[in-house]
Formats: sequence, C-alpha cells, structure tokens
Amino acid sequence: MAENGKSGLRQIRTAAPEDESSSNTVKAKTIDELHSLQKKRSELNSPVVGDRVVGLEQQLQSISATLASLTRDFGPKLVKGDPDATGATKVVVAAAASSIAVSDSGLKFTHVFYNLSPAELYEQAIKYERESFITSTGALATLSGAKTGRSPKDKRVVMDDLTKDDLWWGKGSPNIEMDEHTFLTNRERAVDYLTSLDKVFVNDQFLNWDPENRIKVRIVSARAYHSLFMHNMCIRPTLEELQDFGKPDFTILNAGKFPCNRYTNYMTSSTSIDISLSRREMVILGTQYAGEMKKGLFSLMHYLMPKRQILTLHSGCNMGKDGDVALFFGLSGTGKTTLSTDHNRFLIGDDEHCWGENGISNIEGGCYAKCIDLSQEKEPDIWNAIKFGTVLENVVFDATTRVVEYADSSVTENTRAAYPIEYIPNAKIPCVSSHPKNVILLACDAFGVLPPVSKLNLAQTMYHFISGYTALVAGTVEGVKEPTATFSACFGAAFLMLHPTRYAAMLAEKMQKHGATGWLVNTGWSGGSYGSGSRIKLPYTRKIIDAIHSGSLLNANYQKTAVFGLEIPTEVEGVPSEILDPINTWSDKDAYNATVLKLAGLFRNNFETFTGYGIGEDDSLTKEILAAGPIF
Ligand SMILES: Nc1ncnc2c1ncn2[C@@H]1O[C@H](COP(=O)(O)OP(=O)(O)OP(=O)(O)O)[C@@H](O)[C@H]1O
Ligand SMILES: O=C([O-])CC(=O)C(=O)O
Ligand SMILES: [Ca+2]
Ligand SMILES: [Mn+2]
Repeated sequence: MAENGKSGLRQIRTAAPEDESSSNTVKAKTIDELHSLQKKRSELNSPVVGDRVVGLEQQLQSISATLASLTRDFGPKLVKGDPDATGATKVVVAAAASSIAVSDSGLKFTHVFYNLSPAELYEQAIKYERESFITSTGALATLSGAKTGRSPKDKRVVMDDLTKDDLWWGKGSPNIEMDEHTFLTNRERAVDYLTSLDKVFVNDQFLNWDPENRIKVRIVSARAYHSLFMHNMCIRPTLEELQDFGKPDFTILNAGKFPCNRYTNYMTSSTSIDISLSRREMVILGTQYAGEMKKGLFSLMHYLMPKRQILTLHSGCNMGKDGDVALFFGLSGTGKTTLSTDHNRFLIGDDEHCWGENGISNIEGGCYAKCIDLSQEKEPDIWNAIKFGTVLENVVFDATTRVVEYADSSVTENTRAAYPIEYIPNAKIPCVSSHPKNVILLACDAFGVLPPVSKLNLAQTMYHFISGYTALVAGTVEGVKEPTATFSACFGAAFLMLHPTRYAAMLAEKMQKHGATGWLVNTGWSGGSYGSGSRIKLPYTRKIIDAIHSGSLLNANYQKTAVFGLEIPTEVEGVPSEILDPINTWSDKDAYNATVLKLAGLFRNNFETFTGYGIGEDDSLTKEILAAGPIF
C-alpha cells in the first residue's frame, strides 16, 4: 500500500481559487432562490396567451364536475399542483360554488395532477408508491396489488332503456347486469374515496387514430402508476388539442384498491367494474390491475363503433413495405403483440383496432406486451421498448442492479410492459392503414393437434372467428397440467357489447368486399399435447407469417386434413415440412387421432349456442358456416 504521500494521490486544494467571484457562481442569494432557478414555467401546466394563463380554470371546473357527488349540487374544491411542493402557489381554486360547507368534505381541497409528464409521474410514483422502482433500463417497475389480471366475473353493465334490447345479455355474455341505482351507489363510493385523497391524477386523452371517430376520454385515478399506464396506452393529445379538449365523451373513475361494499346489491366480491353507457362512465372499485381501464374502454368502443358501421377488432395489425396489411386475431397470450411487432413491417397496433370505410385504425396509443420469458434475441423490438417511460407490471428484478429477471413468475405469469407505440422503431404514426389483405386467426393449441398453418375459406374463417378457440395450459399449480380449451366469441367475448353474430356479420361483409384471405395459425403445441410435445418455435411461426405476408403461401400446394377439414400447405420456406401436418410429429398416432376427436367435440359443443342465429342477408352464408366446422 502506498501511504507515503508520494503515491500519486491527487493533492487536496485548501486555498480558494482566485476567480471565485466570477462567472462560475450562481445568480441566487438564498437556497430557495437557487432552487427556483432550476424549473422554468411549463407550457403544459400553464399555457399562456398574452399575459393570461388559459385553460386551467376551465379544466379544473370540468374536473370538479366530473368528481361531483350526485347528492350535492357542486363538485369538490380542486387545486392544481403538488400538495407537497414547497412554496407551491395554489394556482387556481376551482369550482365548488361558493356555498357554505355543510360537511368536512366541503371544506377540503383535492389537488389535481392533470396530464403530468412521464418524468413527473415517475417522481410521484417513486416518492409515494412503495412498490415503485426504476429498473436498470429506466422502466418504472410496479405492482398491481392483489389482482394481477382482469376480473371478468366482476364486470357489470347497467341495464336500462338504452341497453336492455340492444346489448348481449345472458348465457355467454360478459355483461353482467346491474341497475342504475347500484351503479350510482358505487359511483358515489368511488367519488367519495377519490375526493377524500389529498391528490388525484387526471388524464384527458383520445381513443382511435381515425380523426373522424376519435373519442375523448378522461381517467381519474389515485395512483401515478395508473396515470402513466393510461398516458402510454391512450393517444396523447398535443398541447393545442388539450386546450380545446372540452367535455370528455367518456370518464373512468378508478378508485383502485378501495373496495366496493359487499352489502350493496349485486356485489359478489370486493371488486366491481361498472359501466353505464347512458352516463358514459365507468367506475372501478377493488382492483388496481390497470388492464381493466384499457379493456373497459375497449368494451365502450365495441358499443360505440358498430353504431357507426365500424367494426371493432381484438387484433394486432401491421403493414408491409408495399402497403399490404395483416390483422392478427387471437385470445390473450396467442401472439398478437409478438407477431405484429415485426422488424420488417410497420406496426399499426398490437391489440385493439377499428375497421371502417377507409381501412384500419388503431384505438390505442401504446402496446401492452407479455413479458414472461422475454428475451432480447427473440423479441428485440419489445425488449428495446422497455426503457424510460415504460410501465413494467409485476416483474421481479435484482435488488441491487435492478436488472429484470423475465423468467421469474414469482408475482404472476402475467407480467406486462406498457409503452407508447412510438417506442417501436417502425411504428406507423398516425396508426392507420388501408384494408387488410390477410386476416390471421391465432390459436395457442395446447392439445397440439391444429396444424401450424391452414388456409381458410370465408365460411371457415367465420366459423373459427365465432368459435374463438385457444387452449393454454392451466395455471402454474403443482400437479397435472392439462390443457383446457377456451372458446371466446370473436376472439374477445369478454369485450363484446352486442351479440357476437353482429360483429361476425360485419367481418364477413368486409372480408368479402375487400378480398381478404383468412388463415388459422397455431402458435401452441406440436409433437404431442402439453406435457409430451413442445411449443412451436417462434422463428418457425415467424417464417409462416412471412410466407403469408409475401403472398407465397397463397399459391402453395395444399392438402386437406381429416375431421377439421383444414387446407394445409405441403411446404413453407424455412419451416421443416414434416411439422406442417401435425400427425407426423406425434409418435403415438392413436393418441393423436383421439385428441383430434376430443377437440372436435369441444368445438361442436361450443358452437351449439350459435346455431340459432343467422349471419348475412340470406341464410346461405349461415349454412356454410355451420358446415365449416369439424365433421366426424
Ligand atoms: N410460436 C410462437 N408464436 C407466438 N408467440 C409465442 C410462440 N412461442 C412462444 N410465444 C410467446 O407467447 C407469448 C405471446 O404473447 P402476446 O403478448 O403476443 O399475446 P397477445 O395475443 O398479445 O395477448 P394479450 O391480448 O393478452 O395482450 C409471448 O410471450 C411469446 O414470446
Ligand atoms: O387486458 C388484459 O389484461 C390483457 C389483454 O390484452 C387481454 O387479456 O386481452
Ligand atoms: Ca398483447
Ligand atoms: Mn388483448
């Protein structure tokens, strides 16, 4: 050890440099003054026209109206800005008619964080939400609490004059009825909770990139996590658009962890997600899972858009360099996000779209990718999107380095990343395209009997669209893991508002009109069911998708499978030919045949509920659709 002073350690200067009073010192006399130099007045927080601060007062009035209790004739007192900021000027005191307060709640202020930037939301999350951390790549890691997925059994819709005859109710429908009074009870509960807080987050944003059918949404929530999630997932308004925002078309009151009251009518758990289409409001009680907001708005679109002859799709969408467009339908976990995010194509969107007169438009401004087992090599674009601004839900990371361990499912299998769509380098902004050439139905078949790819005729496309099949492996519970079939009409029954055949009829009409080809792609098992076979390799699925896009698969040689009657190609470039007919990959052929029949039986049973409905003008298509199922 060098301790003799000649070791090369730098000398410590004790004397002040001679030029101390010159240009290297700050222009401040106190610490507060110094700090105040750091932040310039933000255009976003206080747009100024001339010497007048615009918008603020209107925004606060409007938000106060949003948060008004229905039993009092005025909204809460709102203040813009951070309650904890030192020397914060209470910019504008809003609303609350100058009545005399009759309860304590009328005396207090609630601070409003209006459309904060990601950086500000990070600071709020890190400071006040214990479960928030910055990962090694700059994402905001957080926990969604007790719920790590949606709660479809707690999703209710108000049955009233508007919805009674129009909506899909009863067996198979995701819309559990509730009455208006109960909705208002829950609404009041959410409002009282939110206004009892010192601060709430408010996002004013848009849905749908089609400018003629854009919907204005307001989201009021209690957590920076929720505000950043929606900032990423909805379309972000420009400053000008925000100033002209006016009244929202739809509002979400998200009380997050605050539960519903089990003594309230209809309540079967402490969670309730309630939609009133008449009031154009959604109330969330007892779940912090942010996907409820995303998919609640998707349900809304499933009601609003078909009224305008626009079809809503639970699908991804991308476009080739030559302008060819593909849709990717599929239930959760089947590959919409993974396969629509393609380095060689432009991304229109990964999950929710509209198909109207002029083509496809994305409903959202962001993507929501599954992260379990995410790898840089297999999904580079998604990997690289996980950076500053991205919300990472329920992932596990190294306590010191903050490096995320994507293989770890200790919190949940459903780990997720929510990022703005422009984080994908080849996203097409604005997110609109022409009509699709290919409609790809994705199924993750854990039984391992559906072919990796089949070409479908229109009737088959409709049969499989209405069936909405996938089979994932049941949970991660110890013991035997049997695949269970899931059928979800239109690959998104959980979000449908009208009867599935109404969407199916629109899809058939549009596919016919625009000459789109249907495909069924199995992204699940090959070589046996779950347990003996293995999941089809992602690079093979990508090759199959490439061949669909390029048009080469359209003209390949085909053969027909027994039972399901699917047309399968004999060759696909880059894919071993022997896997294209699944029977080749099973060593036990009897087991294969038995499994095909088992799955066919499940399809048939499921389709029985639809046999009484017609699709299209006459009954010819309906008959063809019924005949397009498995024959055995
Ligand atoms: N052959 C394959 N094809 C597609 N995805 C695969 C394949 N093999 C494994 N995977 C994995 O399956 C998952 C597909 O999930 P993805 O996020 O694309 O689902 P999604 O359809 O977008 O669902 P959601 O609607 O819930 O967002 C990814 O984790 C992906 O890595
Ligand atoms: O909504 C969610 O939680 C995830 C999703 O995209 C889906 O389930 O389709
Ligand atoms: Ca997705
Ligand atoms: Mn989805």
